[in-house]
Amino acid sequence: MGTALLYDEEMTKYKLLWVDPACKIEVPERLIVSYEALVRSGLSDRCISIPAREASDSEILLVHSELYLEAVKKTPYMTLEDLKEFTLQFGDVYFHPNIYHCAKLASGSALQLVDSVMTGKVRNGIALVRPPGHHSMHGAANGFCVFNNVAIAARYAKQKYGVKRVLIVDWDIHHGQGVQYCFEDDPSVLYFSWHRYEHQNFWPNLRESDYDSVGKESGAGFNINVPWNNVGMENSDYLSVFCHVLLPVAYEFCPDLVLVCAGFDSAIGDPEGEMCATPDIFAHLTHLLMNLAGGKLCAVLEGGYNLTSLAQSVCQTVQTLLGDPLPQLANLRGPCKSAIESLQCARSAHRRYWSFLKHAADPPMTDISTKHVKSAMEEEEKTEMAEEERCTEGKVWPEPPERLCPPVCSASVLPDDVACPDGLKRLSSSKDLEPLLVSKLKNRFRTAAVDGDGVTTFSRLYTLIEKLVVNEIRNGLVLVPDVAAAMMCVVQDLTSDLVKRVLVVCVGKEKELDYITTDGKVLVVQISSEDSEEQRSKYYIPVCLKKGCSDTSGFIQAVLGLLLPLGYEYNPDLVLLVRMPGSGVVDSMWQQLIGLLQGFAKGHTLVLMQVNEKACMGSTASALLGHPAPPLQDLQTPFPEDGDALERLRERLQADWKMLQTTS
Ligand SMILES: CC(O)(O)NCCCCNCCCN
Ligand SMILES: [Zn+2]
Repeated sequence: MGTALLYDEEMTKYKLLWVDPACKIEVPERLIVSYEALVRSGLSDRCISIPAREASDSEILLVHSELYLEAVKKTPYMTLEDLKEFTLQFGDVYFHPNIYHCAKLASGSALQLVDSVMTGKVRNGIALVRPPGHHSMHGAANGFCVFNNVAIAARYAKQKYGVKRVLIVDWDIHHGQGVQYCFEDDPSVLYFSWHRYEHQNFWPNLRESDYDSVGKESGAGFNINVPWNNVGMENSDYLSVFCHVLLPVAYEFCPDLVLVCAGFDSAIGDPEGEMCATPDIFAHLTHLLMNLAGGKLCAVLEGGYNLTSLAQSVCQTVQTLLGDPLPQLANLRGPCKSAIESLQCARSAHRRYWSFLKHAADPPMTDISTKHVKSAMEEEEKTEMAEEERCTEGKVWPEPPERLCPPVCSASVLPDDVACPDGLKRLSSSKDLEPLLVSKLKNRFRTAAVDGDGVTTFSRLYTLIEKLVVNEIRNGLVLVPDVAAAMMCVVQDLTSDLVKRVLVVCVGKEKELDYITTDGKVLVVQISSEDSEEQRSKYYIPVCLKKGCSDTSGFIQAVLGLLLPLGYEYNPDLVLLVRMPGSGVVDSMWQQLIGLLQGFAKGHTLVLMQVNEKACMGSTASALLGHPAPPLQDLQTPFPEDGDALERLRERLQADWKMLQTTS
């Protein structure tokens, strides 16, 4: 299934007609450069173009009052003076004779997108719209927004398709207070927003934008605010919040639909955000949401005022929606102190509502909420981040790297008598192994594992790896007689200098994992039921699940809160996913793991499985081909020991691995 793209140039046909410094950044060019970048890059041709439409009155009334709608209806007939007058009653927004029409098209586009996804016409999609929506409220326009496009879409999805749970992720750099007000008492809509806050000193300066606004009444726990109290936040800060706050809750919430308030003013260069995250971060933020709700994801444009980073960020988002390989994110050095404080506050505020956050630490000593007056230390810290360090318009950043699709997506190396799963390309060619390597293989394993066809298997395995690292093939599945032996070979014989780092993810109880480099060329994360003895090195991290890999709750927690942050920091060139026989990992979890691991190494994942486990080749192939993983249904409360052990493991490792930090 494809990716929908909604765009109508009519929505470029309104603009600010008078002088207002607060509104001058919201210009038609925002939409034009975004769409043109998609056209120029060839991405628009790969999308399924869906026409915009006007939202009807009843659809707009899902969120807004009749009084407000009737008032806005009058604006097309207003004189310039009337428009100015009318605008004065709202904050940081402007009206125009054509903005009502455009606002209906913006909301209608979001609804068209929901229809396309919910009817299965497409898997996911993006609506390039203006005016944006997330600040507008029941009876008021605000922050360049007239109708709350995403809030209307959420209500529409529930009403028309009986969607039970909607996740709204708002990565715009402003707090979508309009969305928060809409759903704060509604447990069927989980609203997550991060936003520049600076202890309530940043627009819209609301006390209720802080982390302690967790929702009300039955909606308590279903509103998550992560305030950024400093500017200059980077990729590490964003990924940490996804791994340690949003994703655990999102997986536990198990939404039927994901809506994204896709504002790109959180990207580097934006005059509003003054952040430093690069456009390719949105490739990963999108990817990390794409295995929720069976891949049903609707992104709706909100803000984004630097025309360069906006266009790049939109392209990064669309390319991921289309399933292209992800760019590697280099040198993630962990969240900054301020981000850790915000992270810790949000986690502790929600630990009573979400079992996946149950073991979150207490809030930091330095209470960062607005009550807290800026201390001399903070003032000093702010001057530390001198003007020039801050990310302003003048900031430059590298073009996002090209994300080339390999000619072959998924290859397989299988015994001749095993049928190749649909969609996979069987690799039969293999270069002859040097005799030296053959003899090494033979005398390393006296077992039959490396008899005649065993050598063939290994030579094909090495061939496959070579094709992965030169991006001829994206990922692969290999069936071997003995996975432990095969893993040793791959890890030890990886001579290719194209592979500087290999992330080995071992699922299931270990046999002998005696081969662990300490030079950092290999990072092994082992998830099993074995009560691991003391962790052997920075590069061998055993995660113990009391009830073993069949405990999906514990497993997904370990993946989100440990494996993902580690993987991002380690930044491997190859991922080796080893399924030990008898691991008991649940199929949907296995597919989720493969899906999430695609975020590393440009998707170069090599799955090693034992021949006698060929029954799960189909689901492995499906995940390797990029099909969304099935949702993890009715997750049990994680085993307390496991949750607690994971927290302690993170605390122990965070000295070596900065991305594991969740406490200041
Ligand atoms: C959709 C959105 O979230 O990007 N709207 C942002 C509104 C910002 C209002 N304040 C502007 C002050 C100018 N420096
Ligand atoms: Zn914004």
